[in-house]
Amino acid sequence: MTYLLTAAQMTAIEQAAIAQGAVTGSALMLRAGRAVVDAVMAQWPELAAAGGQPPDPRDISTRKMGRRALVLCGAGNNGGDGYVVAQILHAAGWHVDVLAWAGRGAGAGAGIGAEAPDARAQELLWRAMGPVQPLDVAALQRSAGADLCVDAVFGTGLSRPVAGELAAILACLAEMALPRLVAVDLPSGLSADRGLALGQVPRAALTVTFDSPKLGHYLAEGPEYCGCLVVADIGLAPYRDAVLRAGPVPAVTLVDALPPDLIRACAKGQGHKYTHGHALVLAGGSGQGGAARLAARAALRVGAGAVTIACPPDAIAENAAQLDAIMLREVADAAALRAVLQDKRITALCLGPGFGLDARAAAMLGLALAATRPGPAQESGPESGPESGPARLVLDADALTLLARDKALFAALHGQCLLTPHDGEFARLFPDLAEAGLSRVAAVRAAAQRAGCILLRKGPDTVIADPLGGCTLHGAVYARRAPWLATAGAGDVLAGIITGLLARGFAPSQAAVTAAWLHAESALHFGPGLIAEDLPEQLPAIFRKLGL
Ligand SMILES: NC(=O)C1=CN([C@@H]2O[C@H](COP(=O)(O)OP(=O)(O)OC[C@H]3O[C@@H](n4cnc5c(N)ncnc54)[C@H](O)[C@@H]3O)[C@@H](O)[C@H]2O)[C@@H](O)CC1
Ligand SMILES: [K+]
Repeated sequence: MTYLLTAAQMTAIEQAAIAQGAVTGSALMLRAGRAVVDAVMAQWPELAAAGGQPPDPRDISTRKMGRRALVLCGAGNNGGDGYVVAQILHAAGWHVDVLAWAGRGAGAGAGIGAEAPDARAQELLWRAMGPVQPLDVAALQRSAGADLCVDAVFGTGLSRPVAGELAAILACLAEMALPRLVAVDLPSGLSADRGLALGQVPRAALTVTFDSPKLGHYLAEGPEYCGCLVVADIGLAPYRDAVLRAGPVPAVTLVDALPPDLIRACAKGQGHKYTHGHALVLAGGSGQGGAARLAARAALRVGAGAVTIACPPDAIAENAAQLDAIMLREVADAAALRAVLQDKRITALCLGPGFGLDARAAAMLGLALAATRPGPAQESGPESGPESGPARLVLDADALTLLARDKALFAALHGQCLLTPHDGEFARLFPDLAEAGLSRVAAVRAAAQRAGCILLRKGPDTVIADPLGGCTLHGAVYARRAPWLATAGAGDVLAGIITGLLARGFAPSQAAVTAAWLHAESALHFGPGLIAEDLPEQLPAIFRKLGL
């Protein structure tokens, strides 16, 4: 399992290892610096051929002989990692220029840049090999042309927006657009917890982080600035789980691969069609049926035993002309829906795609919420499977707008529901949380708690949270970058996949995680030119690839 850590969690893990006498901060810094150099050489093997004897960095005549590195060090431990990198490259025969931000000691004349003790120790070791020049815009501009630039100005310790001369330095570095810029831990200026640029952030070609990725590598703008992301093991794994278990909220996990238990759950056992659940997708009026049909097709492809579209009388002809395996039923209003839901074989509902926003739609949403509310004896909670409880309810698109408009409808949400807002819908539903300056993770957690059900906030950084704080992130970024997913109807397909999995008996959190992964996987499998109709059609091949 991959965790996405906050800066505080990372520090706590490091402190736990140090407190147990397993390692020193200095040793961790050496491992971190070594990991950066190893990742650089793996990324750009041509640089590994530099070799040769360590040159005298004070001797300008040696500069043209080998590879040149420019190392930019901040005053904290991120800078300390930079000094370690400088030493290793120097020992490997590189000419290394070190520019250091002097922190509080700036202008003091002593020329000592680092404030953190371990970083300062590494700075002094470097000083036995070469000089440290003050980091300023002019020095940075003079140093253009190095084979490699190491950004070790800020890592997880960045605590506020970058201002003043440092902001100018980072802006200058960003403008230089160096082709081989490696960020130590994080591109400087990127917030570790939120993935937001706290100033102008230099875009790295490679970011090397330690132990586990941080939230900022996956959230918001983070991936844009990190380039390739390498996560280096620095020996902290044995301390990680205990620290995270002791935390006030569960750590966020990354869904980069579908976990084995969910792959197994995707397999179909023996049985007749209703053994695998019956999904009911509620559609809107004539001419509005496309979104519901996309959702229904996805629910069927993901393995629901039966899928029915329920639509008003005026949309029957349109839907009938377009459906074969998917069944069709006329449902004029809330009373008709009540009658349909007497059928206990219906195990999941999808309500929202193309549904409409009129009084009929609101009444049907109210009915669906009431009809799926578990009685006290059936209260199963969002983590459990369906057993014989009431149907699960996926609320998407228009249903979310209706919920945002009507407090009574929102108050009727319960643990059988699953909400799938995109950013705009999220802001309509939870305006205070969207504007509170919270991280995406904190906002979705708070929203799930308020709604009392699982909430999946869609995007390249899809965050799924349950009311108890459990949280997973699916990033359609890095190797799973899927820009073609930004296409009309893709969200309807996601709602349909979730509905199909719920109909099959997946617990809501499992359905959300599995669907987010299958959805992106479908886009990756199809590739360029993808439109929403293509997404469900990729599922058979993906299931085969998973060994089902
Ligand atoms: N936590 C760990 O387990 C490890 C951490 N290591 C390194 O240590 C780093 C964290 O070190 P630190 O906590 O010292 O933090 P940083 O080195 O990231 O930054 C801290 C320094 O930046 C200053 N600062 C913060 N925000 C600023 C702003 N907006 N403008 C100007 N100055 C600002 C602080 O006053 C402090 O001097 C990691 O990113 C990583 O590179 C590694 O050495 C290995 C292990
Ligand atoms: K950095």
